[in-house]
Amino acid sequence: MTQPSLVTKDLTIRFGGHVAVNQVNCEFRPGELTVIVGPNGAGKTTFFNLISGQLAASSGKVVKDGVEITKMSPSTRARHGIGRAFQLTNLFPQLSVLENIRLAVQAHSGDGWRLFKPVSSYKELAAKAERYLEATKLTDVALLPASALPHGDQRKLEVALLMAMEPDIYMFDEPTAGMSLDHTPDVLELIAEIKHDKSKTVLLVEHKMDVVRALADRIIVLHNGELLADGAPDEVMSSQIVRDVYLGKSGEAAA
Ligand SMILES: Nc1ncnc2c1ncn2[C@@H]1O[C@H](COP(=O)(O)OP(=O)(O)OP(=O)(O)O)[C@@H](O)[C@H]1O
Repeated sequence: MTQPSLVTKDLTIRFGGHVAVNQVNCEFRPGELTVIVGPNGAGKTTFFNLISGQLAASSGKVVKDGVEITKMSPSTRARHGIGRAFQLTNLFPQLSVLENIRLAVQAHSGDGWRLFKPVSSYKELAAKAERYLEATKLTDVALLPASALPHGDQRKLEVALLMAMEPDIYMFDEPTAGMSLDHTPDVLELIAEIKHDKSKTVLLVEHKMDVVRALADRIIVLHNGELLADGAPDEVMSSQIVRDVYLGKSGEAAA
C-alpha cells in the first residue's frame, strides 16, 4: 500500500463545551478519492477546516507527507500542497478567464516579480494556462471577464485556478451545490479526471448520493464529530449503523 499523503491523528476541536470533531484518526492516500458524508452538523466542514487551516485544532495533529502542519496558516498549508476549492480569494473579476488562469500559474511558479527571464519560461507558463483552460472546458469563454461567467463556469474557473496551484491534496466541499443540472456533469468529470492522476489525493464533502456513488473510492462517515465508519462505498453504505444514523431508519437518503 502507498504511504499516506495526509494523516489526521486524534484530531479534535471544541467550541465551548461542544466537541465538533472528536479524535478523528484517518489516513488518505494518493490515487484515492474519499467522500466524507454524514448528517447535517456532523462535523464534515469543520473537519475540512481543520485540514486546510481555517480552524485551529484544540488537540491532535494534521500531517502532510510526514510533516506536521497542524499549526501552519492556510496559505502555508497551501504551499505544502493542500488545495481547497471554492475558497479562493485570488480571483480577479475584471480580468478575463485566461488572464486569471495565467496569473495563478505565474504565482505558483514564483516568477511573479522577476523582471528578466527567458522567453521560454513565458511560453511554458502560457502553455500550462492553456492546458488548465482546456481541462476545465473554458476555452469558449477564455476572453470573457471572470465576473461575466455563469455560476457553473465560475466554479470551473475556480477548479482551473486550483489546478494551477498544482496541489497534491484536492479538497472539494459540495462541488455541485447551487449548480444547474447542465453544468454538474462537467464539474464531476473534472474531479474524476483529477482522481485519475494517481499522484493526487482527493477529499470531497458531499450530500448528494448520486455524486457519492459516481466518484467515491472510499467513504468515511462522521456523526456527532466522530468517525463512525470508514471503508469501501458498498460496505459502508450497506452497514446497519450507517443506515440508521445517516440514511434514516427507513433506509432512504436524508439529503
Ligand atoms: N465556529 C463555530 N463556533 C461554534 N460552533 C461551530 C462552529 N463551526 C461549527 N460549529 C458547530 O460544529 C458542528 C459541526 O458543524 P459542521 O458545519 O462542521 O457540520 P457539517 O457536517 O459540515 O454540516 P452540514 O452538512 O450541515 O454542512 C455543528 O454543531 C456546528 O454548529
